[in-house]
Amino acid sequence: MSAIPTVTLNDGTWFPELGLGTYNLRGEEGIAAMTAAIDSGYRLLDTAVNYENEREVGEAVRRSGAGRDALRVTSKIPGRHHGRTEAVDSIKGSLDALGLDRIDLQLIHWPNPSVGKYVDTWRGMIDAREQGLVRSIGVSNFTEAMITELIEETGVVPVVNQVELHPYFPQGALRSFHAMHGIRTESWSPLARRSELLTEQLLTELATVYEVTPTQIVLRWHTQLGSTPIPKSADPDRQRENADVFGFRLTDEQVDAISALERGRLWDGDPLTHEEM
Ligand SMILES: NC(=O)C1=CN([C@@H]2O[C@H](COP(=O)(O)OP(=O)(O)OC[C@H]3O[C@@H](n4cnc5c(N)ncnc54)[C@H](OP(=O)(O)O)[C@@H]3O)[C@@H](O)[C@H]2O)C=CC1
Ligand SMILES: O=C(O)C(=O)[C@@H](O)[C@H](O)C(=O)CO
Repeated sequence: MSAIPTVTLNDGTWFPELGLGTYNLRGEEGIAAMTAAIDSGYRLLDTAVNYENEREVGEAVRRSGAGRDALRVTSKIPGRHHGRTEAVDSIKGSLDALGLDRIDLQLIHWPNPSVGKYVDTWRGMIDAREQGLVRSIGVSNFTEAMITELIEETGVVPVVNQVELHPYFPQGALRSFHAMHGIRTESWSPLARRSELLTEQLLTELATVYEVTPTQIVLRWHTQLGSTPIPKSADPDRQRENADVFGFRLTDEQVDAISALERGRLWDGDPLTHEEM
């Protein structure tokens, strides 16, 4: 497997074109899964306070042979920690749990619009960046209007917006908005949580053409859209399969055909109405 390529974010830092989701990877088994991923070439680990596995992520970073500076660790501020000072305290809590002295990319996990504190939370993230607690700051599950509000209120553009994105929900309009502002798109549930997506005829046919798996076709589609997918797998073989997607290239027509599988969100994760604390 060749190395996972990187891109440069709008604050000048590097960011992998593909990473590892860690939702539900916990305990010794979780640490072993994450360490295996790093040892096979993953350089981006995606966690959150609400995954209750920051300790395991930090342990995997320490146990792996990659070295801290070769890795990018993302964490996320939960809804119950929204607010300017609360955000800084939340990040300090994450650093304690991770056992690390900085977080590479900090995100606001969900905007929780009815609470009305995401702009204050963003100000706290800017404070944390100035204090050197985090290197880069971004958001997750933010709409175009919410990001515009952050930029107008603070002048600081998020480096990343991590959103639901897979062939059933390709997020065309939001991706265009990100591109206009130099925001990197990051895809959560990039495999649609292994739903019936992976047996779609188009994907199995393309897999035959390129002599890869349907999963690899989907992940290559993400990277060609200019989004960083973070597939979760606990299994080292599937982790290697998921990261080994840079040795072939889909045509533009094939990318468009996969995007045409669009049918909607996996569950009711609309950030205008879905809120998580
Ligand atoms: N910001 C947000 O609000 C959200 C962020 N996320 C992040 O995104 C990450 C990924 O999303 P997630 O919801 O986990 O879903 P994914 O789309 O990554 O799917 C994960 C599922 O696919 C299976 N799988 C992985 N690789 C393969 C393969 N090659 N062949 C067959 N099955 C495979 C996994 O099983 P197995 O482990 O057995 O391989 C698991 O059941 C999360 O872990 C989390 O970090 C997720 C949801 C919301
Ligand atoms: O995985 C995440 O980051 C989430 O936000 C999850 O809680 C997600 O919302 C979910 O799995 C809900 O079923």
